[in-house]
Order: sequence, then structure tokens, then C-alpha cells
Amino acid sequence: MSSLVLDNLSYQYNGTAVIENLDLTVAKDEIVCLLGASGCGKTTTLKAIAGLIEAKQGKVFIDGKLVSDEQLFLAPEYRNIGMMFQDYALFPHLTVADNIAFGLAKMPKAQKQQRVDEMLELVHLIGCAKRFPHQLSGGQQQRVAIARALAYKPSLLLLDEPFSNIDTQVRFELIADIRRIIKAQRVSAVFVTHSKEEAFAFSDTLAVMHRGKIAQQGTAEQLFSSPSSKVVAEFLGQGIYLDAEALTATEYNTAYGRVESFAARGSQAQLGQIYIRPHHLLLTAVSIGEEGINTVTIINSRFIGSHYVYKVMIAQQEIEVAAQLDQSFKENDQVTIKIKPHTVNFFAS
Ligand SMILES: Nc1ncnc2c1ncn2[C@@H]1O[C@H](COP(=O)(O)OP(=O)(O)OP(=O)(O)O)[C@@H](O)[C@H]1O
Repeated sequence: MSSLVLDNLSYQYNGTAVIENLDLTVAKDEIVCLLGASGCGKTTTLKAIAGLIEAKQGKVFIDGKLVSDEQLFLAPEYRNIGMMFQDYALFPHLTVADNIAFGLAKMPKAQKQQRVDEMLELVHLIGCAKRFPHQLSGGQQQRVAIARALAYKPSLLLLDEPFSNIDTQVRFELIADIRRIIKAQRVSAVFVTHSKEEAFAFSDTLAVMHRGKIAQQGTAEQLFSSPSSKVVAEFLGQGIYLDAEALTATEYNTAYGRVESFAARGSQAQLGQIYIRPHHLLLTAVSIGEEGINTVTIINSRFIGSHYVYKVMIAQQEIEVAAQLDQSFKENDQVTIKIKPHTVNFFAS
């Protein structure tokens, strides 16, 4: 059974559609990231799942139970969800232990103490039980927040940009740690962010949102290598479009030579564009007799320790290409560009 199903969900603010016919499924024990540009409707979707807003169009099921549709609306406290936000939202006047125990009011005292101890151990804060939130670092406060959200064993955890107030230096350690904690508790989660790096590090699958809809859901590798639309391709990484003509199912002709694909083209169309990412490109010195063929100019060059990064202009679009240390070029050098064989993303025109 899925932990969460959103079926044809829509929501408007003052008559403006913010979520439109959105479908999303979160499997048991899965962490799904809602990823998308600012204003695409991520937080609104999370609020509709939590019951913080009433979505009258479409259905929300949590653990197979209908919690919201045109007629029914269950308040957040009846949805068995845990929530975690970017501003920690801990109670400042309560100790760490009391913050964690907050949702366990109805539990017998001894059991409550045991659960708080378990959670403190899980988040590595055993020695901090009697401290107050202001005596903790940002990362420690988020550990308390996750302990509090998980203490009453919710079916589903909702996280809205929980790492954005954490220093970049410790952020990715905290992300790995909170992922470990969620996996250890076998809880499903929906995580909202606009950061691809956080999404890659934290989630099992990504759901890219665009204008109130899920554009595509899949693993990072699936979305990266087989984006279903230009929106997904562009969101997942810097690249450029080249006009292309399909020659065979696996070969294309472009202004920069022929490109071979590892996978057959999905569409019947012959004309369109292919999306090229930096790692598909190879820059080499111009060989004698090949001057002018597939050449580009180095706009600028940066040495970053393990390799060089060269900015070049291809089909009126700038792109930065990494090259090994033995490929040393300087500004204004002419170089030959080659598109390596790869799984080509072709979009029919
Ligand atoms: N209370 C509100 N009243 C009116 N419009 C709102 C309200 N809250 C959000 N919106 C609008 O709804 C749209 C979606 O907002 P939402 O907060 O869901 O986006 P988001 O994808 O989470 O963005 P961000 O990454 O910037 O947090 C935006 O255009 C926003 O301005």
C-alpha cells in the first residue's frame, strides 16, 4: 500500500490556480522530493497534504485512508503526519526532552520517558536533554525537530526546506544523518526544496514540479538521463540545445557533426533538438588539416585544481566544459569540439 496518494488535486488562491490536477504517489518507506522553481506550488502541495489548507478538488489518501476530497476534510491532527520546517519551530521555553515529548501527552509517563530516550539516542543528543533550544546549534535544533516529529511514529513525514538555514559546511552531513534517521524509523517522507543538490542527497525519487503539476517523477538518474520534457532537462542541469536531424534510430546530424545515441529515439519525428550537457562534450586541440571544422573559441579558462573549466559558445549558447589537466587552452584559442556518444535526449520540434 502507498503511504501517500494525491489524485487529481487542484487548489486556487483567490481564483488563481496554484496546483492543477496534480497526481503523486509515495511508496511505503520512500522519501520523495518535490523539486521545482520558486512559486511552482511545492509548499502549497505540502500544506494540502498536511491539512493546513483545504483542497476541495481532488483526493488525498494517507496510508490508504481518504483524508480529503470534495466532501471530506480531516484536520492535521487526524492525519498521522509529522512536520519539519526550515525555522525549526521548537518551543523556546521547553527543554529538548520536553520538546520531543510534546506530541506524546497521552502516553503513560514511563513509556513517554523511554520514547524520549530512544529518540535522543537516535539523533545523537543524549547529553542535551535538559538544554533549551537557544543553547543548541542550528543543526542540533533540526535534530530535535526531527526527533519531535518522529516521536509519535507518524505514517508520513513532511519536510519543508528543513536545511536552508543550516551552514553549507555542515548541511550535507546533516542531510545524510536525517536521511539515516528516517530510514531507521521506516517512515515515508515528502521533502520540499528548490535545491537539486539537496534533493539528490536526501531523497529516493524526485518529483519535478512545474506550474502546479508534476512534470516527471523518478530517480535522479532516470530524470537526468531520460527527461520527458525540456522543463525537466533544463531544471536538472546546465546544457544547450542543438538543432538535430535524426538519420537513423540512434544517429543524429548536427551543425557540430554526427552524434551517436546509446538508445533508440522514442519519437517518430525526424527534426528537433537534442539537449547536450557539459560532460557530453570533448574539447581537443585543432589538428592540422581540420582547421575550421567544428571549431569553437575559448571564451575563458579556469583552473580549479583537479581539472580545467572552459567556457565556450556553441550555437549562440554559452556552456562550461570540464577538461583534463593535459588539455590546456587559453582564452581565444580555437579548439575542436566533439559530441561523445551518449543516451541522447531528443525533443521533436
Ligand atoms: N496565502 C497565499 N495567498 C495568495 N497566494 C499565495 C499564497 N501562498 C502562496 N501563494 C502563491 O502561490 C504560488 C505557489 O506558492 P508556493 O509557496 O506553493 O510555491 P513554492 O514552490 O513553495 O515556492 P518557494 O520555493 O518560493 O517556497 C506562488 O505564486 C505564491 O505567490
